[in-house]
Amino acid sequence: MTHILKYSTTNRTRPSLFQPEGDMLGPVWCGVAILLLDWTLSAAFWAVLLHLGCPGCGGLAGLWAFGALKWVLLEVSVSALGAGRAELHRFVALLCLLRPVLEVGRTPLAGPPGPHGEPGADLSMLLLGGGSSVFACLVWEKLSSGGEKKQNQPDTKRILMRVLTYFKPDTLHLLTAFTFLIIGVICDTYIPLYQGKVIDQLSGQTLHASFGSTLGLLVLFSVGSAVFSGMRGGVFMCALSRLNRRLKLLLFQRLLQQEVHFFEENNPGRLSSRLHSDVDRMGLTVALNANAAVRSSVKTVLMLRVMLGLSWELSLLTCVEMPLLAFLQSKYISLSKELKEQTQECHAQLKDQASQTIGGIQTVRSFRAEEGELRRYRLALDQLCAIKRRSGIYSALFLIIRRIVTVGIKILMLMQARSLISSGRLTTGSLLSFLLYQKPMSNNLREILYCYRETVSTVGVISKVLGYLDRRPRTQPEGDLAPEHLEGRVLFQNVSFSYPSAPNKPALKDVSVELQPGRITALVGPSGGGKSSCVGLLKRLYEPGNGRILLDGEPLHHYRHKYLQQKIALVSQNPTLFSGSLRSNVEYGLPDCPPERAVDVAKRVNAHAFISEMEHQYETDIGEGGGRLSAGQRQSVAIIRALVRDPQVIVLDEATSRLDVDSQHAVLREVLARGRTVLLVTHQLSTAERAHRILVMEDGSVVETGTHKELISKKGRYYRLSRDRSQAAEGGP
Ligand SMILES: Nc1ncnc2c1ncn2[C@@H]1O[C@H](COP(=O)(O)OP(=O)(O)OP(=O)(O)O)[C@@H](O)[C@H]1O
Repeated sequence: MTHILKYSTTNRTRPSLFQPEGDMLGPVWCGVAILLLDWTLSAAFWAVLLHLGCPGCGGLAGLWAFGALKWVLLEVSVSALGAGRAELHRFVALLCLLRPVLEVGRTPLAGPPGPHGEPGADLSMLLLGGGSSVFACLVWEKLSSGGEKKQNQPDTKRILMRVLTYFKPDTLHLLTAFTFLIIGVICDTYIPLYQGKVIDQLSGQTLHASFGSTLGLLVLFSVGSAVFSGMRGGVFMCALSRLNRRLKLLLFQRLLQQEVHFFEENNPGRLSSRLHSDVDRMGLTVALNANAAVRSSVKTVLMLRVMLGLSWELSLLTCVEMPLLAFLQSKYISLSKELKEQTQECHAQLKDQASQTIGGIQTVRSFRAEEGELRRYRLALDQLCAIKRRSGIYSALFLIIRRIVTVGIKILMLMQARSLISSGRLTTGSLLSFLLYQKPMSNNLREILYCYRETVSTVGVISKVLGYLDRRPRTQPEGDLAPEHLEGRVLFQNVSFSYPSAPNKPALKDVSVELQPGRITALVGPSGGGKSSCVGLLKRLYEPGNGRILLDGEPLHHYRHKYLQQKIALVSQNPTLFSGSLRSNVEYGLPDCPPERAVDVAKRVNAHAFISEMEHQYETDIGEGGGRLSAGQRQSVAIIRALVRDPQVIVLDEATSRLDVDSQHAVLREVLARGRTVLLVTHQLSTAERAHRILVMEDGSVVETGTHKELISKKGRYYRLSRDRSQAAEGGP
């Protein structure tokens, strides 16, 4: 434990490369001192060679020997300065070994050095070696400190690997795409090289004999690059669209399985956005970034190989430019990342607001709230514009600085190229090839960095989508009871319940109620008394906290889910209807319903008359949400829809409130037929009067039970309710 604490403390207080530490010299000043010492040693080495009259430094062996000697001397100096820091040791190693390692890599590619190629006193190499070492060191230290931070972040690697598993069915597509990608990249890499060769041959710097074959190869690589890149794109897109289809289907299926509370907690607009934009983004980011990262990495390695062969000095300058640009890019990306998240949030807000306003247009209009809604929408749009403006400014600044760096390095390169051409170590064609490689090379590195950042920034979105995919509905698993005969006796046994969003506020307290077949039981009482909560539990939209609900003596969760849906029907005051024909709404979810059944039920509940008067009768399009029907007609359609399923228990939650009296009678007659159990939830005591038994609910408990007559004569809560209602109807106090 103690050593763990010690370790973490050491890690936390680990100073940066630029931070002075205690009484030691600051590491930056140590670095500068080491650099100066390195140059002094190199100058001394060349001076000795000059003094001894040696033509070179002894080839690779001499270079390695000098590097090793310098390493020892610099290490001794670092210790003498009292700066025994790991970063400085890495810097010293890089400074001493960079040149010999580069020479080892360069010699097999470019052949043994000519009279001018002997590694020796080269001022540009000295400056470049020092510069590259400093840059490499800074990049490395930056990356490694970034790596430490990432350990605390959500498991990015695991999440990305999980997304890749969804690609499994498309393995063949992906293998094909990656094969095309690699062939395309190889062809792409050799185009600039052969362009340079053609130019050299045209300008007479190399032999004309092979001009035909060089041109042929150039054409072959160009065509190959176009063909394979195109095919790679096509196959990737195909795999991506298959992945999107699979993921969306899976997510939609999971969402449909969730319990009602989940939809109360999660805004429908956000869920729809997860289903569409987030799944699209998830697939696109992972697939396209994997594609781009592989393409750029392969390209970088191949290009670096060719560029080193053309000129290692120019390659080194390119290597200085790239980390600098990468650093700028990474700064720009981290600045714009926050803005991007804010933009997404704004877009989601705008979408939500528009859909809520349009969806609730009747409420908006009835409260004359159009102006207010417009103002809210304008404010959200203004916020979005401000974010976009800031993002534009960052982008402009980044482009300007990047251009200045690129131009500066280009000038340095041209100066170096001039000296190489004049010394005969580089041809004009090779220079052209090199320049043609240089831009894509930095683009590649930028792309790799961008892909990495983009993928990491999408991890949040991906983990949310995966969270929904993994979410198990919080309901009891369904049972397997599905008896052919169901009596329909319902028993609430000491049921207590609180909504998940308000766990400390009981909606039902120890409710015990029996609903008998062939009888109507009415639930009445003031608003918030707990009537709808009883209905929700009976329909298994929620699970009781305590107690049980039995159907024919068996707990509800012992029955099959589909069986219960069919046997217990609920019709509410404002039923949900879908756009489409009246028949499709009535037969919703019943693919094998005989057409005459709807007509039959409609006749019995007094609805056939109004349906027959419609232009297309049962095939009439009732519009979005049944908008082309009156409120009473919508209730009739919902009652027919419930009855065609022939349920044994039927719950009418203010379901006949908009029907005329004759229709209400017809509905009650019909629902009671075949000995059905009927639960009537109503505020209209005139409707409750017809029930065989009335339960008065208040504050989550049943406070009175009896028939209308019994309750009136009791002069209790029901009596007061009934008196208040009649006084209100008469306009009394
Ligand atoms: N989705 C919900 N989340 C949290 N609490 C709820 C929810 N629905 C209802 N409640 C609370 O539960 C209690 C009982 O509400 P319930 O809807 O069952 O009453 P009700 O008798 O049906 O009322 P009404 O006659 O107005 O429909 C109330 O205090 C209510 O605020």
